[in-house]
Amino acid sequence: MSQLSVTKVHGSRNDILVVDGAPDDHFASGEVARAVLRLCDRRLGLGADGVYFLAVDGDGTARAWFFNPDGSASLLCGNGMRGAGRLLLDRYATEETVVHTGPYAFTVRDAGLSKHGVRQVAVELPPVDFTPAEPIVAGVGYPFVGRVFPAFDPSLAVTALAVPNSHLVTVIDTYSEDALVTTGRRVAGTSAVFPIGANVSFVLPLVPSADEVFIQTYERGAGLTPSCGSGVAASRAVLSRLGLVAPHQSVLVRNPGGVARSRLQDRDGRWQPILEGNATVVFRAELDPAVLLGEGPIQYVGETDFAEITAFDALFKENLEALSAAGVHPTV
Ligand SMILES: N[C@@H](CCC[C@H](N)C(=O)O)C(=O)O
Repeated sequence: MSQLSVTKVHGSRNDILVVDGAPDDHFASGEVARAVLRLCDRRLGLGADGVYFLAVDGDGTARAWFFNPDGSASLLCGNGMRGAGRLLLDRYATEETVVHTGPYAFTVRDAGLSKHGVRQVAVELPPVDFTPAEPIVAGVGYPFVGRVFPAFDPSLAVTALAVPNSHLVTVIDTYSEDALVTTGRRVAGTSAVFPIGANVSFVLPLVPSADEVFIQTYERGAGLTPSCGSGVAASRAVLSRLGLVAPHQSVLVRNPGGVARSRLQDRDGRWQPILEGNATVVFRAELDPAVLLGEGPIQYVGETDFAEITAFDALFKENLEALSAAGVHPTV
């Protein structure tokens, strides 16, 4: 086995480890989940909310495989795609690249620097799907939009959609982190009703026009994270599906971990979300993949990018102040 090159990136403080190469370049198929668990371990490992394996192709595009910190696979991590895409843009010194996962293509574009000097990228997702082939809620008809569904919560209207990973989105008028955690755990623990699991997002409009919102997601396979990029895209689509915001309108999204923007563009009559936000490099490390299959602490040689971390701090603080002024006090 060759050394593992890992770059820790974050999108709105959703920490993702991007590993050079395909999973089977480094691990036997039965070993991948164990390696991911160990990499994401915040005490013994490198610490993250997920792992993207990224294999570059000769033509400047790449293939990617995402794993949650519990070792389960998903079709997308929106924030991780920001980071992985940014690494590709840098590697090829280009302004646009395409990353494939299974049958899906994600176009990543350079979006310059924020006023804080934080690197931004925009990810174009596949069109959203309100009638997913794999049911997110079992035994119901699709589209499943704005429905009060007791197995989810007896008092909240919920919408199911794939972007292409599975999401359940609720627009609320008062935010309660406890209620989100309870609902997220209920979904995770009720596989007879939610057979493939789902990321659960609560969306709180911060202005009457709903083009500035707070979103918090209880992620499948990860729990509460500072931000979920695919949750942002899914929530953005739900805001338009419920008629609250016009599709082309850019919505400012405040997550506990930072800010992003999202809008919907038309693709053959379907909505294609654009997710734009920071893609920050935290550190680069090299390690022996064999240590990931053992028990002890993980040794690695690494280099931290303090300039990028510091630039993001200013943006982060400004966002927390805005949330606090709006009466939202997230704990992650
Ligand atoms: N953090 C992510 C979502 C990661 C995958 C998700 N938990 C799932 O299982 O679908 C994001 O930024 O989208």
